[in-house]
Amino acid sequence: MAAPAVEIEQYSVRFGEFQALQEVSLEVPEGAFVAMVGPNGAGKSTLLKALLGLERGSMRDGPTRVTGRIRVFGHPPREVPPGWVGYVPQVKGFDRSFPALAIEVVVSGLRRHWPFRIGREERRQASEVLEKVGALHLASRRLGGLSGGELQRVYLARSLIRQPRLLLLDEPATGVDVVGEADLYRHLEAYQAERGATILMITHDWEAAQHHASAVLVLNRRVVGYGPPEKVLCHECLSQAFGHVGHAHQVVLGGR
Ligand SMILES: Nc1ncnc2c1ncn2[C@@H]1O[C@H](COP(=O)(O)OP(=O)(O)OP(=O)(O)O)[C@@H](O)[C@H]1O
Repeated sequence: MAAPAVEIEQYSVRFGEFQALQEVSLEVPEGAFVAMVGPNGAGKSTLLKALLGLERGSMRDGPTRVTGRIRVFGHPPREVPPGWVGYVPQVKGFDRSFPALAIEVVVSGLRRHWPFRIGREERRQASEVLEKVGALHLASRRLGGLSGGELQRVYLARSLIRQPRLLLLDEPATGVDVVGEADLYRHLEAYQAERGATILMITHDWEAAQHHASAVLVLNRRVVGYGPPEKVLCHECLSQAFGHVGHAHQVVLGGR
C-alpha cells in the first residue's frame, strides 16, 4: 500500500524554553486538501517548515529540540526527492527591493540557485505555469512593482513549476482581493484534480477552510481537532483552540 502523503508521530518542537509544538500526531492521505487553522503563534508555520525539513530555530531563544517523527511519502523530509514538495511562503513581509523579475522567481523553483540566465525550455515552462495561474502578463515585471496579490500568484507559479505531489501554502490568500482569492482556490482545485496532488494550507479564514478543504486541522501547539470540516469547525473545538469564538465567526459556523 502506498505511504500516506504525510505521517506525523508524536512530533514536538521546543525553541529554548518555549514549546512551539507538543506531541503532534496525524496522517494526511494522498489527494487530501487540508486547511490548518489556529491562533497566532500556534505553531502552524513551524509544522509546515518541519515538513520541508527546516525545523531548526533561530537560536535567539536557545537551542531547538525536536522529538518525534515525520514522513513525507514515506521519506524523512530532507530525503524527499526534489520537486515532490512545493511551498508557497507568506509573502506579506517580503522584501521586494531585490531587483528580480517575476519570471526569474518562477524559474528559481526549477533550480537550487538563482537563474542569472534563463534557457528557452525554462522560459517555456515558467510561461506555461504563469499562464495557468493567470499571471503571464507579470512575467517581465519587477518584484518591487507587484501588488501583494500579484506576488502571491508568482510564488504560486514558482511552487507549481515542478508539478509537486504535495503543495504547502502559508496563508496564500492574505492580502488577496475577493476575485484573486476565488482564482486562487480555482487554481488549487484545478491543479489537484489534474495531478491528484495533496494540499496543506494554513489559513485564518474558517469559511475558506469549510468550503475548500476535505479536512481541517485545528492546531494550538497540540492537535485540538482533525477531521472533516463540518465536524472540526464546531464551536467547542474552535473555542478550545482560540479561547473564545468572536461574533463574526459565529455567523460562519452557523450557530453550531
Ligand atoms: N525559529 C524560531 N526560533 C524561536 N522561536 C520561534 C521560531 N519560529 C517560531 N518561533 C516561535 O514559535 C511560535 C510559533 O510560531 P509559528 O510561526 O509556527 O506560529 P503560527 O501559528 O504560524 O502563527 P501566525 O498565525 O501568527 O503566523 C511563536 O511564538 C514564534 O515566536
